[in-house]
Amino acid sequence: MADIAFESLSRWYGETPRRTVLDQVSGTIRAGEFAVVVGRSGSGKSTLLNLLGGLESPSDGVVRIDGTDIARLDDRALTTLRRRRMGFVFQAYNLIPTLSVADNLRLPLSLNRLPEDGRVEQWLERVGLAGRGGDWPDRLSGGEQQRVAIARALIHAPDIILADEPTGNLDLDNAERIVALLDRLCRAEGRTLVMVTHAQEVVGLADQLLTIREGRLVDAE
Ligand SMILES: Nc1ncnc2c1ncn2[C@@H]1O[C@H](COP(=O)(O)OP(=O)(O)OP(=O)(O)O)[C@@H](O)[C@H]1O
Repeated sequence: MADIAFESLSRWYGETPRRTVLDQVSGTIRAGEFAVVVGRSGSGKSTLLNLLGGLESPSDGVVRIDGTDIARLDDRALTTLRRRRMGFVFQAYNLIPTLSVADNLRLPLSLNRLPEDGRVEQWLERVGLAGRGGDWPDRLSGGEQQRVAIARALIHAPDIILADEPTGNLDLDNAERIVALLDRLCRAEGRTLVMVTHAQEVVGLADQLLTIREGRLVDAE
């Protein structure tokens, strides 16, 4: 279970002129909550997700996980926090091309010294890819790769799931399967879920809607 709080979070690039892509954004996402981030392309959604996950450092402001300012953690503690307690689904999937699908899924388990206990097959089945563990990532369709990436993000049972358009490449059936899976993990198991999405039907499931416009959080219309 994990709470995420962010206070006056800003991210900018360059010096003169400075380009601000996230501008003093604040909020709280409670343990077990399902938050959806929406906004136009380029509005700063992925940047917010990267900051919440400690993948990027804020130019200003604070991210707290269970009350701890993650900027105060040393590299090792931050890596451990991310590896054990967070699961990321990236827009670009980031599967390792030299590892089979099953070995991609084994990676978070071995990094966290967790036993396999049939989890690889179980997760392949959960994302609709039973029996495909021996395949290579580059032989999979975009939607299949996306589902492997989702299984890899969830297999080590993280408290916090940060997902950047996890259904962007899926047909309706598979998108529904993945959203139902994420929703269940959040509701039944108390995982905190932050999802960037354009899918209107997912927005309806959210406990909290974070609408970003040109780097600022705005009230939903
Ligand atoms: N390393 C960087 N250097 C300069 N600008 C950057 C960098 N990374 C992101 N940006 C800019 O920050 C802005 C916000 O990007 P971000 O990826 O957060 O948008 P987004 O809302 O997730 O967009 P999309 O829906 O298209 O994925 C964009 O204009 C982008 O060009």
